[in-house]
Amino acid sequence: MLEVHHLSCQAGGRTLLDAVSAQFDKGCVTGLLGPNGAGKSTLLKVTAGLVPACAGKITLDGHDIQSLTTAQLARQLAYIPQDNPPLPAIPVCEIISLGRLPYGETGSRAIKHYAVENALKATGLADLAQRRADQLSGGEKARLMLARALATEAEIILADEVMAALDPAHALSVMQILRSQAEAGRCVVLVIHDLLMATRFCDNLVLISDGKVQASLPPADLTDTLVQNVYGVTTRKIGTGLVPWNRV
Ligand SMILES: Nc1ncnc2c1ncn2[C@@H]1O[C@H](COP(=O)(O)OP(=O)(O)OP(=O)(O)O)[C@@H](O)[C@H]1O
Repeated sequence: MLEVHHLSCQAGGRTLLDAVSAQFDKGCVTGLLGPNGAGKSTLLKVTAGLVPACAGKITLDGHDIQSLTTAQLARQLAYIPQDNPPLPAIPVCEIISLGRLPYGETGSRAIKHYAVENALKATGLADLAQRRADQLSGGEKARLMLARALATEAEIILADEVMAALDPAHALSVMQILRSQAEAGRCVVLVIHDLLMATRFCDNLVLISDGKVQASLPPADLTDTLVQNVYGVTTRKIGTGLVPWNRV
């Protein structure tokens, strides 16, 4: 289990996270919801060790992750950033094989690793394996970043708005991939703005605004009132999910 305990983060004289505590269970997809600027990406970056916290700690199965070396952490935790970094003019399969670096696997050995082949297939990129990464579309790049994360076989996947650039079919298939990772026992934490996808497919939701956790609950317990308080919008129900309907 991944837990953050009273995490605080400040930058530029502002408080970005204010004593945030949350639990992210293995075997579950947790959706991080909240308005723009709420602190969701900051929480993922601090959890991934990319941005320092000014207070609090992060534990994995009860152990402070600061006790892990960088390589150990990279084998335990895969982070997918919100903004795709500029990609070099090298084949897609080589980018995915970078997911094997934490194990010291490089070159053709890494490219031939079953985890790289599985990641190519799972993300629907097998046909693009030899395509130059810098020539991919936005949605293809997003799937490439997911594939690189899958190639690490990390127990924890932190994904920041991976579905933002995806068409509906690919968004659904990425959600299925993340769900199957959770069903394989992994811990998936997903920043997501799509309320319907979040309420349909996540096991737990953590609502954040103003750098604070406002609620942590299963999607079935998410009420219209709570969504109004956090986003300032009313909702309608579609099946088991909620969709934003009108501004309050
Ligand atoms: N390095 C920084 N220095 C100062 N302020 C920052 C810094 N990084 C982020 N912020 C601010 O912290 C707040 C939280 O940012 P964050 O990226 O975590 O929000 P978010 O919830 O992921 O938003 P979005 O949904 O728009 O992606 C924002 O107001 C942002 O402008």
